[in-house]
Amino acid sequence: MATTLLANIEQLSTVDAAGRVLENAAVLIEDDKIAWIGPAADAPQADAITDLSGRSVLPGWVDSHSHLIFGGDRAEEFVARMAGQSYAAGGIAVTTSATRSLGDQQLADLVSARRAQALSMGTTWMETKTGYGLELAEELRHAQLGRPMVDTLTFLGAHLVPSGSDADQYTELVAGPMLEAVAEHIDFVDVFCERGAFNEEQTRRVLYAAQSRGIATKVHGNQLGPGPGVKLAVEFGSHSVDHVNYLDDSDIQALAGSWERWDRAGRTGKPGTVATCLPACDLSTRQPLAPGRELLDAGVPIALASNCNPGTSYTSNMNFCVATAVLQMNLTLAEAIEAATYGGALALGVQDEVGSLEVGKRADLLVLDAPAAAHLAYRPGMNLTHSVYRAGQLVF
Ligand SMILES: N=CN[C@@H](CCC(=O)O)C(=O)O
Ligand SMILES: [Zn+2]
Repeated sequence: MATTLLANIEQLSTVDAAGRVLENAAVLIEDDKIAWIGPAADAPQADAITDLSGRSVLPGWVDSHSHLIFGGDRAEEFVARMAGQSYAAGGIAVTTSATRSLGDQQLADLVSARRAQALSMGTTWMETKTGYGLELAEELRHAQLGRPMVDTLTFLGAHLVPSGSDADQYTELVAGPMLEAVAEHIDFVDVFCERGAFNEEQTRRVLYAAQSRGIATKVHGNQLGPGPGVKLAVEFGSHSVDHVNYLDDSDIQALAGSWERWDRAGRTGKPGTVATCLPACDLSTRQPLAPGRELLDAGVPIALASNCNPGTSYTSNMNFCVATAVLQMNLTLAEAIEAATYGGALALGVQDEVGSLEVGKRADLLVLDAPAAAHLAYRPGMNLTHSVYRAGQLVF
């Protein structure tokens, strides 16, 4: 058993149930886990000591929503959007063609580089999705290739109906043979429930197929307009509904109701459906920012995620998402950090493993080159990553 003491921490954001922020703290890492947290003056002996020289420390980011398995880019579409065109789901097909043309090694190299880049910015747990394959063999290729590269893998065969296909027939393919083929590789099934993608009945069909196999679910919902996505996610007990830009009171109430029996501090009850906000995507698509403030005020846990993808959000920078949530969504710094760590972990069902700095959890830490976490929003866009630990290892 090897122990390392991270010493001389000016500010430590634990993101524990009490939201404790410690000043002049230290953390003891034993192998891949956190073994002790407390005042620097009480720190135990360790095999090695790393002096963090008055920097601040927080849990590594848990990015619960990304689409890293793609080829090409859509810069032209982005430029047209900035000139006034609106985003439509159909752009996904452009990426599907560019991705199909890549060999396995080329595609794997791209995904691996994207994962490494996110890690270098503090993302120690990352989810990604298939969804640019849209035919059985290609979705399976993406699932097999993505599996070892990320911590959580989601099957999004229901991302877009391929041109020339009948929507109901394609939905049957996704819910049947495609899901059968990818099932052993995935943790979640997701559906893009939106006008131009999958309607309520088709979404229900895919969620039901996942549920019947005991596979957890997510929904892309209420991104481009009001719709049934949020309520379907709650009805099916999905871990999260993501985007959530267009919500009415009944959507927020449905989400809040799903958390009634959850008590984090008391360690009782079952989590409900997390509302995942994707501020980088909202800016890039010029959608209204998701109502994170209203959701929190209604008692709905939220996650912040990058949604890194070539169409709507070509960034995996979680510092940027946190800064935007503070500056433009009216979250406090502590709320934004919690949403980008513990909130993401809840959205992925891994909250007992990662997402906060507590004894026994995986030692995933982000060390900021700043004395306080407030610098994330106070100095937006600055490179504040000093170092990153994942499972107790210094990885950046
Ligand atoms: N909204 C659906 N899927 C992605 C965008 C995919 C694309 O346009 O390539 C998203 O989460 O924003
Ligand atoms: Zn997405």
